[in-house]
Amino acid sequence: MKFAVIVFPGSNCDKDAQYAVESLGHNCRLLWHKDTSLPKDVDCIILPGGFSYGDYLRSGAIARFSPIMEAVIKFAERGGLVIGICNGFQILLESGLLPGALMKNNSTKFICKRQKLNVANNSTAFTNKYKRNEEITLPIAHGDGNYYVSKDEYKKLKENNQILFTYSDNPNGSSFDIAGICNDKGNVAGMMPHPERAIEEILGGKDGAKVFTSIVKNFQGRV
Ligand SMILES: NC(=O)CC[C@H](N)C(=O)O
Repeated sequence: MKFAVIVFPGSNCDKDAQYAVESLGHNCRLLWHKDTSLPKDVDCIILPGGFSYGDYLRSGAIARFSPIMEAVIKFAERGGLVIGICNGFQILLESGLLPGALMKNNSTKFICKRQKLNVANNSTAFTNKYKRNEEITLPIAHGDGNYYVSKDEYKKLKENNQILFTYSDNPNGSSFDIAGICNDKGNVAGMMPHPERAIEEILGGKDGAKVFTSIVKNFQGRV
């Protein structure tokens, strides 16, 4: 299976995401945000964490207009697998590929710590290797991680099983404790915690590896 990570000016988890995928035995290219097309043989796109364009205006609001995003949106509309991690999640929301918005943490402080989460849905392309309701720990590192959805939008997310992860003890004020979601078709996901920073014991735990092995399992089931 072939992955690609998009590098924006200010991305800082691009190499971590590439390392995570490669260390699990898969091919992963880095693509520059100014490219206007994707290589034909890419199976999954990762939008990495970081501070694209210095988080100016709003996190992800400028990166959303990077030339490559048009190709990413088309890829997603054709059913291609896309996952946005932290700043990548912010970019997907700004692009309209996922519902809701990410606002400043309710403490107004940047939070960097290990965070307990619950796997709310383990039958998706991104979570199928986890157990249902499994409690996992992943690092979080964000200033704008306070996910907002309206009550009506939440009802839709719930009914369509689009909530992937929830926080055990909500660190940032996110609506309904939501830490990660997918779109209604199930091929685009976004999450604030960093699975790519938790793939080996030496990193403090490997609960994040299953996000990537889930993607591979789902892909192998499709081909
Ligand atoms: N780790 C990250 O991706 C940081 C995300 C984002 N720029 C924020 O601080 O909210």
